[in-house]
Amino acid sequence: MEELVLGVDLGTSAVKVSAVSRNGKIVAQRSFDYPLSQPKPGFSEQNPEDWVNGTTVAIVELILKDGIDVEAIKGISYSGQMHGLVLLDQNKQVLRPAILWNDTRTSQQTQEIADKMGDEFINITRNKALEGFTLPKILWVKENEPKIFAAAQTFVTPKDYLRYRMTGKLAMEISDAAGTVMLDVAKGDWSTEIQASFDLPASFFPPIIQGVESAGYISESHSLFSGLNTNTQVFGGAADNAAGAIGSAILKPNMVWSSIGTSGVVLKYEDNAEVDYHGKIHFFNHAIPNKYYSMGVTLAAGHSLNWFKNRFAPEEDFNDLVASAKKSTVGANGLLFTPYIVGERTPYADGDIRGSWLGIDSMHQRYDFVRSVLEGIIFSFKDIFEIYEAAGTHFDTVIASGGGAKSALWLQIQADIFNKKVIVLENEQGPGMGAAILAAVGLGWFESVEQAAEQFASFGQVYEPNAENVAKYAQIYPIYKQIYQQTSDISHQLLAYRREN
Ligand SMILES: Nc1ncnc2c1ncn2[C@@H]1O[C@H](COP(=O)(O)OP(=O)(O)O)[C@@H](O)[C@H]1O
Ligand SMILES: O=C(CO)[C@@H](O)[C@H](O)COP(=O)(O)O
Repeated sequence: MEELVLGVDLGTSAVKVSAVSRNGKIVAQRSFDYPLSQPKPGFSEQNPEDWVNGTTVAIVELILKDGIDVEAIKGISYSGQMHGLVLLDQNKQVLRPAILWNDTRTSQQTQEIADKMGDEFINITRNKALEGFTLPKILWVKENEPKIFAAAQTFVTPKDYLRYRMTGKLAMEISDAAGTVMLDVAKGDWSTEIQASFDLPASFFPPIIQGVESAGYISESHSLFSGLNTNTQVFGGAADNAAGAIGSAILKPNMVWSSIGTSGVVLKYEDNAEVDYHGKIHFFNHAIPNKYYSMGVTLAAGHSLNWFKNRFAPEEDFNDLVASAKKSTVGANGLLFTPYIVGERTPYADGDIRGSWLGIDSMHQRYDFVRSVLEGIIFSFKDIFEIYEAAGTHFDTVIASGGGAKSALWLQIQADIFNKKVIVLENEQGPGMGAAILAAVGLGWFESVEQAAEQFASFGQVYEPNAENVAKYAQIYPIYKQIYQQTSDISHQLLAYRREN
């Protein structure tokens, strides 16, 4: 019997569970979708019970439909959508729907945090308090739903809630704890200054565990539902971007990860906590013990393309639509798109900015619009590269990941806009593979996360920059860069109008 681990990737639109062998081969995979609720502009919520049910169904299918032997499953670990707030009462019952990472209702609370703590906040948490992070969400509930807040005894992030329901043991894994912006990142523990500033008792904060640390075993009750054995060991896991970087073997500071999922991420591995980006990009504890990572986030990356398709080409095949951009030119015949359709994080920490097209000409075809969307997303990644370059970092290798890495055209656009070689993974699995690696290391199958990642990840095709295209993008990108400064005021006025009417 071949021994296996399960990597549970708890995403925003679905949970994907992968059964992975000791040599890093995916033996079987099942996923289950769940809904997102957007009851008001800027609100984004999910029912934590959907995560538990979806994961259980996926595991049951692995066992019943794929014939995975429960005896073979030695360990389980997780990758989770970050920053979401799950509030629990004294009996660890969920008090309200989870408020997710892409919920932007908390602009007022982010300002309150900045006013109260100023630079001290950034020095401790190494991040600005942005709308998507967890502390502003806690303050929003405190101010807007005081009865619910009064009943709240503790909180967790999404995958930590799922792990609690599978083990009966409550804990917060460190890379997700960092994303709450209540952690003293350099110390790797909850910040007592933040607890005091926002009047949150120490008892509100769950114990912190490491990504490869044992979090217990499958509980009797979960075993009854899923069929898993109670001797299956469960490990901490990681925030999805930390897990994705591990699954893509981003383990050296000269490598950079470019991931196009619903959101877009440009991520760098950091050996220590000495570097200071002054909150311009996120800086978090890694799921690799005593390591860190930094990243910039484009809130609507794949989401911008999906939005375009759903609104303007609902009947068309996704691949055909993306491929149609080849009919356009480098620079989309002078059409520029900014992907701020749900607000932005990096480099503009601005929940109220919205997207735009500039240069629309009656000659433009739909394929020019498609190309402008693909390019605008990568220009926004280039903005993040510029922050790294300003801090003195120069990368030679870009590892491309996420659903966007399925498109050869989009990969070439990345190589040409970044002017760097872009490499894809042979078996692109991103976060789920990272989760499986953490379980494999926790079980002692490997000495370190680094060793396991090198064994599990293998690199595939390389996209080299094309000099002619690089020169053209070098002309267009400086024009793109002016759009935010020159039009943000108009964009804010339009959003204010929408809110009032
Ligand atoms: N064939 C494709 N070509 C280009 N982009 C794609 C393709 N398939 C999916 N995508 C993009 O990938 C995104 C989903 O990526 P994924 O990594 O699965 O995201 P998430 O984990 O956030 O759900 C979609 O938003 C879509 O825009
Ligand atoms: O908010 C962040 C990172 O800070 C997001 O990356 C979420 O962690 C989930 O993103 P998807 O994987 O669903 O795109």
